[in-house]
Amino acid sequence: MAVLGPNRYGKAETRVVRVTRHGDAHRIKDLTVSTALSGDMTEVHLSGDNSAVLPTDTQKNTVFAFAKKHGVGAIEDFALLLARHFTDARPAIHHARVAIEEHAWERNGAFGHSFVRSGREVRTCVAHHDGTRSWVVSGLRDLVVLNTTNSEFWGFAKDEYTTLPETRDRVLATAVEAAWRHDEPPQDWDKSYENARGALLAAFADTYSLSLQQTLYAMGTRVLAECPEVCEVRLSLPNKHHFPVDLAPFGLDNDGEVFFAADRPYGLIEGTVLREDAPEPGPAWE
Ligand SMILES: O=c1[nH]c(=O)c2[nH]c(=O)[nH]c2[nH]1
Repeated sequence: MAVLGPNRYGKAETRVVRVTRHGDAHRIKDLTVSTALSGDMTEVHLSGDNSAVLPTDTQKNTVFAFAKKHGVGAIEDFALLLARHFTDARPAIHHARVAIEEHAWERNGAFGHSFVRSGREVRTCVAHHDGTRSWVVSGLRDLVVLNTTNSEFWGFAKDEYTTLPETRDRVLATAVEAAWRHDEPPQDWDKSYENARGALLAAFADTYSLSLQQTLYAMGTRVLAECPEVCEVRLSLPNKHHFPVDLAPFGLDNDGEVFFAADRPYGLIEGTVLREDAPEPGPAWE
């Protein structure tokens, strides 16, 4: 006999842009919001009784209505507002998960109404609420960084398939995907975000790297050192290989100046750095 296992449902990737007008000086918040609700959903799966189902269309509408009614500040605050609304409004909903990605825009010149999509990373968050407690993970993706030196990779294990030459000087590049969990919600999510981002960037730049794994640990450790409210950092770092091009056929010395930037395959280095006494994560990472 089959039984229904864990399930959730919601509207994925609602794209919402909220404009705030202060005279001629406008501001924009550009978000992708995904909601997922769970609770007493057995009957909808087993008998088709939809009475407990708040439609995904309604969830999408709520995102737009809340953007208008409450405005959009830090994405974590907006995610928590929505998660609490869905769990508080309907007894059949026991748990809400709201994930938000924020796409950055910059002013286009001195115009108050004109914007240019920024080359900055995407800021992310996931908020959970179960009717009583909340969990928030903040993060980012596509923070692309590159060091032209201070990176070596040698002394690695070798077998009959190893062809990689050891190197004492290489380009190290990655597109950082990071997420960090707070044991205490910060007073100011935006400030906490900038601190964590700054720590990731500083550690990438000033770590003399013997491997991307070592850099990953240094980056995670730096976030914990700079952000007391953070207890766990998860990092996913694609090794964006830059291979020196052999210019000898053209009678030229490369001298560490010309690289082939391969896009795939890429090494993928992933890891978690956490405080020894980090509390249990609950559903934070789900
Ligand atoms: O920093 C690195 N870590 C690895 O595990 C690895 N493997 C590889 O081929 N190049 C690298 N670089």
